[in-house]
Amino acid sequence: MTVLDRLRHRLVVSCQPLPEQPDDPMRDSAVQARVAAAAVLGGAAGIRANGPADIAAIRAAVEVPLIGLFKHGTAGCVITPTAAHAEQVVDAGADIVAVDATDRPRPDGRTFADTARAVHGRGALVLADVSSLDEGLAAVDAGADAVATTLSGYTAGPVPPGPDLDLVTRLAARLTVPVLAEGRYRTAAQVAGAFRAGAFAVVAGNAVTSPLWITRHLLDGVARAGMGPDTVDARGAG
Ligand SMILES: CC(=O)N[C@H](C=O)[C@@H](O)[C@H](O)[C@H](O)COP(=O)(O)O
Repeated sequence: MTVLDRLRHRLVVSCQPLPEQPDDPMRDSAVQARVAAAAVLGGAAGIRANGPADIAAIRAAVEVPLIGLFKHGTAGCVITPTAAHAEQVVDAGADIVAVDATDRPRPDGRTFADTARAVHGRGALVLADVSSLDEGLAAVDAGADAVATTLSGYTAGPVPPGPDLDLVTRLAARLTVPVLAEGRYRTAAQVAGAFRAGAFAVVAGNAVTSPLWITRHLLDGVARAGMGPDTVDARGAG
């Protein structure tokens, strides 16, 4: 069975500390390796991880297919923006390299196709992270082995609360390569919805792997329900 076949109709768990939280205590490769091992025990068929150190630690801890990326910078084309970043991801042990395939400029002025060639040259596969149908179609022409909806909602304007199931549907209708649903999958209903929309696999991140994000999300929901600490105090409850 190929690496991609092993992900068919399965859940991939993205093990990454929160990028906007430099002091996230989960920012530790040994911790991420444990989180990945727990996710695999829970049924994840693959792991997605950022940076050579985390990728190497996770590679040593689990045997499932590993999607690696290398985030560089904080704005624009961040996910594995150059061939040099991609080569480090493969060398750290990733089977598949996730690469930004939006049309935003890359720090070295080269193209997605250049990175795809470098990844294939090292014997790994390329997952194109896109935000639109057109980017997905262009990425496949440029050599992508699979396409993920990872960047939908992150290239302009406010980030929407839920996943982009419509983009999954449109990509799956047009592409013959696997389409991975990724980005803000938080519930079983959303994951099931992505499979129904034609997803080959679904990637879930913070809702599984980040106690910091899960705690904030839970408390935001309590506040939205009008029962945050201030409201409860004002009611004189408890
Ligand atoms: C936009 C971007 O840079 N996404 C990144 C891609 O690798 C990660 O920061 C996310 O954790 C991952 O996509 C899954 O995240 P969630 O399931 O929590 O949305």
